[in-house]
Amino acid sequence: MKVLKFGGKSLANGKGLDSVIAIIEDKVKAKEQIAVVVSARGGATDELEVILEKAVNNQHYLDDFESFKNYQEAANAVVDLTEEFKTLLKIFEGVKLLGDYSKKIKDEVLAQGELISVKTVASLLIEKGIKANATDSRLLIKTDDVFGNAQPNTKASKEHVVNYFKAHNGTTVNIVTGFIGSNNANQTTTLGRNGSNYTASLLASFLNAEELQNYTHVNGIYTANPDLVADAKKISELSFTEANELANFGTTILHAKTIIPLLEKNIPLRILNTFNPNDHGTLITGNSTKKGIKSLSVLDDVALINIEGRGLLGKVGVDARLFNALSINNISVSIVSQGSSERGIGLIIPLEDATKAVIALEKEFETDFYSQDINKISVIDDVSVISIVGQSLRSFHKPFNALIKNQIEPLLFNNTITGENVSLVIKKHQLHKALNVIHGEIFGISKKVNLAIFGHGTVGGTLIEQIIASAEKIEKRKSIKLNIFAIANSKKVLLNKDGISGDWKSQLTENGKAYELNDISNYAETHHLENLIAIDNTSSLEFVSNYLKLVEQGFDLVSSNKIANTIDFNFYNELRASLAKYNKNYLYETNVGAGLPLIDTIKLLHHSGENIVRIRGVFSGSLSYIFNTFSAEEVPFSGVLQEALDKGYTEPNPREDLSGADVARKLLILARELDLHNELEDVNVENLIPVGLREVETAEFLKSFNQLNDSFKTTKLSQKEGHVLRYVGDLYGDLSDENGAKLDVKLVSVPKESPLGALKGADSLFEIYTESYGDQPIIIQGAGAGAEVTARGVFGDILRLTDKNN
Ligand SMILES: NC(=O)C1=CN([C@@H]2O[C@H](COP(=O)(O)OP(=O)(O)OC[C@H]3O[C@@H](n4cnc5c(N)ncnc54)[C@H](OP(=O)(O)O)[C@@H]3O)[C@@H](O)[C@H]2O)C=CC1
Ligand SMILES: N[C@@H](CC=O)C(=O)O
Repeated sequence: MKVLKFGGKSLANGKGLDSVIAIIEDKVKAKEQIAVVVSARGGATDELEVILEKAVNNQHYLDDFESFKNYQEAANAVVDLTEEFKTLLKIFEGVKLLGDYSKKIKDEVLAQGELISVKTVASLLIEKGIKANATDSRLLIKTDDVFGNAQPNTKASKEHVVNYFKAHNGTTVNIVTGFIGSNNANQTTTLGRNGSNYTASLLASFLNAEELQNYTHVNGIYTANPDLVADAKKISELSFTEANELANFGTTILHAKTIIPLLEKNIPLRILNTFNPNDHGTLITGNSTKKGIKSLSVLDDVALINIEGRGLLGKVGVDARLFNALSINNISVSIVSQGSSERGIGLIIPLEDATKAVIALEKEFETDFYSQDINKISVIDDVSVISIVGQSLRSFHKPFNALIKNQIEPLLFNNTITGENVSLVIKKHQLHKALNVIHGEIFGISKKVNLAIFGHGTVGGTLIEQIIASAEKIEKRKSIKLNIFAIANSKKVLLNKDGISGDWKSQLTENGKAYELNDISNYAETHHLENLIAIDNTSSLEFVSNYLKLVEQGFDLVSSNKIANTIDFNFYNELRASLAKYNKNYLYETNVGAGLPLIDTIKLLHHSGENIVRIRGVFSGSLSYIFNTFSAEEVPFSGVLQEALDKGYTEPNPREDLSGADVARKLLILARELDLHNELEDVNVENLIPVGLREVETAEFLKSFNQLNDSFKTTKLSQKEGHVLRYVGDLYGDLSDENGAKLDVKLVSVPKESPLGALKGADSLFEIYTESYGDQPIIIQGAGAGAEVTARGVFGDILRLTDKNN
């Protein structure tokens, strides 16, 4: 025999109830032997509680009662529920008159919900030609006298159940009320919340069922609540021990007491979905799974009680008094944490008991307040507990670090030695985000990194395409899901928490909205987006003023924009201090040499103590292209400049390249990497733009390239034979003195065969001279400009950050 149990949501009018009837019908047709346990239908139990409260408070309850009655009657026109409704009305009237009710009365009221349910289901089955028998479990489950939370007398109950099923089970399906029983005086009792599951498990045990199938409204047990964690995965098999851990920590479809009768008889429990009956659900058996499971469960509706005192250290019996005071008041403690200094004890208790607990503890420790051994008993009531079941401390650093990186600071944490269960107490408003952060870390499969991309021009646009094209591969290879949730230019932002992909340009045109920076962080906050990275692909000074705010709001930064590293040194330091304060990173490898690994190399050499004495080279990809082409071919300078612009090598405004400003910035960035305190004004720059074109509007400059032709032709022709023009940056001088660096940017004529002279295309070349390497510099050479290589470099920084976040 199999025992089937259906919960209230499954039994709701319409699709739910229809599915339940169809499931039972299928089993009967397949000649399966079954017994069915049902809860009260829909929200019946809660509704009856509300009506009871209204009655006791002398409030009008008849409308509520009428709507309860209409709902319960709507499922089946044939069934006669007069007796149950009559009982209810009689009790409510009495309660209203008395202005009071006992737990015994409440049990009688709630029991009617279950009785209505069995009658309805049995009648619907009979209508379908199935022999069904509405069974009142008060005749079967005998309990003690604790109304509201009665304990079954298993011996007597077993006897009743076995005898009853012998008498009534042939070809009839017994539809049994869950949740209710009766005491020796045959008065109605209830088995506490989750009691229907308990009834089903007792029945399965007494009848030696081959399986208990618990039908819910979800496909089984998940690695986390799928309503909160979109990437949660269904667990197909669990052991009873693992299920027990989950049940203790708020997985509401399981309850520890449900599992014990099954465990004793080794009866498998299968969690199934009424609305998707073909899914195999989660099977819970006595066999322990090889890998061990991991799951996140949440305790909500809890409060953190914190007791602090200087005089607690070494004092004997404080904890005993504390627990005694709580126990007298029937307050259960789920988590306890006490540091070795014994100066504070943190306890997690049910939220509803918080005030009672504080009063009880203040009373217990009254004299300790006077002696100042205790100075504070406080309660934080907006907390949640996340338990990572199956998490050993060996690898706990990963989820913990990820929480801190996401600015979620647990208030308390503790673990169990045997259960591999780590629990964290966090602020309630951070619960959703915290679950996603931890889930991504411990399951690896889908650690989500949320990207906000500012600037979608030559570099930014290419980056977006690159990310969209490789996201799937990266997820497979690195278990990292890159989710672009914002794309912005200076005027509009396109937001999508589930990830922008495909035709982002037209989406931006159609759905982009005017924005302020806070709109983006608010959006991330509202949608609990974790692992935030802001990517600056603008060339804007104005945008750089957002960096500090972004860091404060929890974003790591990646930037191709050089401005932040080249405005005044105070800002440079302030930004780094803020990054350290908020535990954030800022990567900008593309600031010098586009996609070339230059900044990383220089940092590594410098931090390892290698003395860098000079850095020299062609720092600008666009000027490299311009002078390589101009020196090698008989072409006008204006034509080559236009080509560099069209190929995306130049700055958005090419005057930045020709004026030497861009190379000057790169030199300054490298100088600052070497801890030199230089400013942009310290760079001696040879400006290649004729004076007359330096101040004109950009649009006019872009039309005036011809005016550059004559002077560059003269310079080219005035060189020595076999020489070519190169625009070089040079960082030299006494680099051990933080103010001693010399920074030059100038046009030079070099032999064609020299390393600088031999450069091709838009290649940059950096010669790094160090003490150990002597006269032979380390050379880094390669494409130093262009949308593809730069975007790829920015992409590299994003991936580096995702590694750093591990
Ligand atoms: N090209 C290359 O080889 C390399 C470039 N870089 C750097 O890459 C950066 C981008 O260059 P590139 O792609 O050519 O520039 P583009 O001019 O093509 O694109 C700039 C983008 O930034 C947006 N933008 C400007 N101001 C803001 C703002 N305040 N807030 C949000 N968005 C803004 C622009 O939008 P809107 O239309 O609204 O102004 C545009 O979408 C530059 O800093 C450059 O120095 C670095 C290394 C190499
Ligand atoms: N315009 C720049 C682009 C990269 O920084 C250059 O040419 O190097």
